[in-house]
Amino acid sequence: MNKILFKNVLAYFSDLSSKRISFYIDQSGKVNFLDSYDISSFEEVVEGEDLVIMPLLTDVHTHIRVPGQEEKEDIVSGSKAAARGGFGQIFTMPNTNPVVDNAYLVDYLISNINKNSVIKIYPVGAVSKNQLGEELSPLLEMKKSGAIAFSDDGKPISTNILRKALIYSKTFDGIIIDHPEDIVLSGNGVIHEGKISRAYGINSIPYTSEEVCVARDIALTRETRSRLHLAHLSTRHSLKYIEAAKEEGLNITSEVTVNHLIFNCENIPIFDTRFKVKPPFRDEEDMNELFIALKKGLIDVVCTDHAPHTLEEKELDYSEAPFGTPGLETAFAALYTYFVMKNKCNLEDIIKWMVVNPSKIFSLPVLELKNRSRANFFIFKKGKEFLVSPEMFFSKCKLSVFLNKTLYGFPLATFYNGNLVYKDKNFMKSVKQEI
Ligand SMILES: O=C1C[C@@H](C(=O)O)NC(=O)N1
Repeated sequence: MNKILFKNVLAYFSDLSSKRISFYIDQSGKVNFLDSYDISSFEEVVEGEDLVIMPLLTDVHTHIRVPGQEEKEDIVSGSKAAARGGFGQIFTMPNTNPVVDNAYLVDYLISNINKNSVIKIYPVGAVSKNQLGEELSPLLEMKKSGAIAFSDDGKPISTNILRKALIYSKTFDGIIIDHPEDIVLSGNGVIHEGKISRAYGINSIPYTSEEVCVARDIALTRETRSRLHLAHLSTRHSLKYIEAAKEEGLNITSEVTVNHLIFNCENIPIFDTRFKVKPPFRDEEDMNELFIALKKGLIDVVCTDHAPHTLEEKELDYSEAPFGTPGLETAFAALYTYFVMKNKCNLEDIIKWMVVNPSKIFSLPVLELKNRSRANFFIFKKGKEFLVSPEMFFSKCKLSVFLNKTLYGFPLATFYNGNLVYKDKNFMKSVKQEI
């Protein structure tokens, strides 16, 4: 790689400080802070008052679909999508084919990741064998092979197995992630139960489908004194339980997706399968309350729940199409556009929700700009707008909920471990992307 000078850019750090600095990246990918410089000694100079350097984001909820569903996403496409979105580390969920429910498959996944990923991907192991909710998977063996946490995501963990998993995982400091949904209450529902479902007579998913599961999960966490992370909260009712649990001192953390902070059942096109997700988009009040809960620290993490499917599947009738939508590429840009630019939060908040808190909860490294270390950061330009189009996506699934919308804050370049893993074609024109 050429020597690249970043001149007087605004850099944000994980201690939530920010300052204007100049640095260069040398041929070995290492960052060198500078007090003074001679521009002529660099092959590329990046400068601009409006350029911002951010720590790499962490996504604790992604579906990379390996093994077995590589037509939806594989390690190359998924990791490039993550790099394009400013992520340096992501978790991949085990609801694959076969389900990642043993150490052999975790090993397989990690060797595939080591060969093909441009960023760090951590496998999440299934809590129950084949995600059937009947028999506990070998959690400790999977952890020894590199599973970062355990979940039956896509489905809730059955009550008996969750109780066993909480008791067992405590012995080796494992973390259980539950997808809170009572599948009997969800039934064959496809959207939120409310005004729209009633007006159109569409099978729907009530609030209680999530709420009763959140209450159950908290009760089991209290009994076992273990740790639990709740995935993709969608209703304001769940928040009351979480607030009480946190006040009680239980070790419960939770996440909300970027999309559930922006969309609700009334601001999305009806029967557009890009917006068919589980949990469904709820009411405007839920959407607003989720954001308030995040700001108050009741919800800890913002994730994508990047859930790619094939075009053929998403073109099925609304009732038949699978739940899920991609989100890695657009997550930061959407948060920046809808919240930072509207002064509802700032970049420090995003760093808390997508860098600091995921690292604390799951004991992950923080990947950020550090003098004399390999480059880990992404850079974006304030005020630069992008019209979201399918060509912008590295994910195999290009059916973004943001297609044809204008977003700001898209990364222009992402460096992971000293490598340039994403670069906009018009940025740093003399630098070649090697990965
Ligand atoms: O929980 C989930 C699972 C995911 C998937 O497609 O795997 N899609 C969703 O919308 N929600």
